[in-house]
Amino acid sequence: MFQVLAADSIKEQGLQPLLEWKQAQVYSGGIDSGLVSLEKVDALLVRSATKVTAELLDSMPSLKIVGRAGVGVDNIDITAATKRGIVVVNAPDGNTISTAEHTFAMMAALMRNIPQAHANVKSGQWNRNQFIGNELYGKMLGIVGLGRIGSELAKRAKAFGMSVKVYDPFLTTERAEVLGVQLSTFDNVLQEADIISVHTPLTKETNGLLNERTLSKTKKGVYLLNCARGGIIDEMALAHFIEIGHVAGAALDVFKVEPPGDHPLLSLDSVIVTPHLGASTREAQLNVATQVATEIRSFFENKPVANSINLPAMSKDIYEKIQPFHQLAKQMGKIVSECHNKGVNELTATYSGTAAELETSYLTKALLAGFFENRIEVKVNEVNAIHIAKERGIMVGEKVTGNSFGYANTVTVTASGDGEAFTARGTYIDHYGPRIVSLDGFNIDFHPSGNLLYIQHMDRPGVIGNVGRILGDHDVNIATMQVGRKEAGGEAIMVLSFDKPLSDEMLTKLESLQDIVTINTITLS
Ligand SMILES: NC(=O)c1ccc[n+]([C@@H]2O[C@H](COP(=O)([O-])OP(=O)(O)OC[C@H]3O[C@@H](n4cnc5c(N)ncnc54)[C@H](O)[C@@H]3O)[C@@H](O)[C@H]2O)c1
Ligand SMILES: O=C(O)[C@H](O)COP(=O)(O)O
Repeated sequence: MFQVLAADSIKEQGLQPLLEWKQAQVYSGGIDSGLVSLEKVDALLVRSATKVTAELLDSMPSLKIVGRAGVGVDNIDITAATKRGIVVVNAPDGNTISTAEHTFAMMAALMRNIPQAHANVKSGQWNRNQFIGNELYGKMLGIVGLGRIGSELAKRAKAFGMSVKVYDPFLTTERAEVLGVQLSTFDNVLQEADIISVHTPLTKETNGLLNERTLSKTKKGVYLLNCARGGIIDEMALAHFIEIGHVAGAALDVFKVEPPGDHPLLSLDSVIVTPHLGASTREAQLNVATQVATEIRSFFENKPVANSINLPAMSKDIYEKIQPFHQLAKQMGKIVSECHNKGVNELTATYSGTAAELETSYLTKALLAGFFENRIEVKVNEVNAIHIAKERGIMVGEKVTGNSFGYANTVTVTASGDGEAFTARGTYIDHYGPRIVSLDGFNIDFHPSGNLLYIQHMDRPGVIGNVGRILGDHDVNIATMQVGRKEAGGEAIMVLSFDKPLSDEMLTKLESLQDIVTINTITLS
């Protein structure tokens, strides 16, 4: 049973995909609620309030997935999660409309002094002349960052007769044309806009994007909005530009530190604020909670997740095509690791045929996960595989070849180190399954599953018989047996499979047989 902790008051109705699933036990409560031991939690759902730090992740050894019921993942230490092999998913579009509407509402409220006028009337006054506002109609809105929310805001602004200028270095002119907005330089937006609204993520490039220097380029009397992330507009610079009368007012839903406490901006009459409410609608909360709950359930059911931050996203179609090769690659990683039980500093995966047409980087990560499984303590998966390989000084290479060795596809893995190398090749045959067709240069053909024994021996009469006799004497049933050799009388290999693992005693007896070089056990699922 998977233990799921849904923190930050995530809407319970949206958790339905997990609540109705018999394999999940869902607890709704904060990290410190004590409802479930953090050590046992398999999945954690958060909004922006819970800070998912490296320390918190360290206190949750069973954690496999973090779901952010919203867009911004700046409250989650993605690097630490990735290192630990924890998948992070978000709900990127469930709150777009709500946040665009909130931004629009803030813009209208700012231009018409609605919060100030409201407070005035509630305090028993009726100062109509104090609250003369400005129309939105005919004004130019400058949007910085035209992603999901920026685009929705642009549509609404145009419907109100505003003109829209956009700065977004990653937006193509074609996309701007489709959206009916004018793409411009940052300086041009600063110089011409009557109102500027920021809708970028908070990155090292956008942190303080509107600062003393850039604010000085804006029109006198400009209005500013930030319903994206605190810090995109430098708060001290904004306060200064309002105090000197250059900026006419600002609407802020977000702050660098939340809650902002005793902040200079809060004492300015022309600054209107909300407590990070952009996504706080019934609709958005239902959307984002349902999206992440569905993703978490898919993850535990081994189905593709669509919105992972640290795993490649995959459609159902692609997932169905890649799944057999994913399993094959993982098994091959394990086979190579066990057969070549030595130090490795380079791993190369070569794909051909139909395997080469797939997302091979995903297959290589699966291969690494299999390779490391019995080598290191840390749980390795597709999320942290590359990181772990780098950390362990293993160079990972990926190639594509036109040579399929007569098969429709092949996955070939070569592990090398200390002047030695080992190569395994596998294929996936439709309606038949995975096969390993070559090990260390020996042609062979076996199904990679169950309890396997890889025996290197000399090709001498009686070796195979002796192995069979010892196993028979101990009542061990051989399920399958494959042999391969390069030339008569030279080196040879055997791959045997059993219904259950062999005991250490059995292995010692087999190892002591004449002409046996090495024996390695491989356990595959
Ligand atoms: N207030 C809230 O409650 C709330 C709710 C949802 C989202 N958000 C925040 O709103 C912001 C936008 O969300 P979104 O879903 O539209 O994201 P998005 O990824 O769809 O859009 C972001 C846009 O910013 C652009 N961008 C990136 N770097 C830029 C730069 N240096 N200069 C200019 N443009 C740049 C990108 O090209 C992209 O088009 C995010 O910060 C998100 O966390 C806030
Ligand atoms: O990034 C987001 O989705 C918003 O900032 C919403 O945050 P919240 O889920 O804490 O309201």
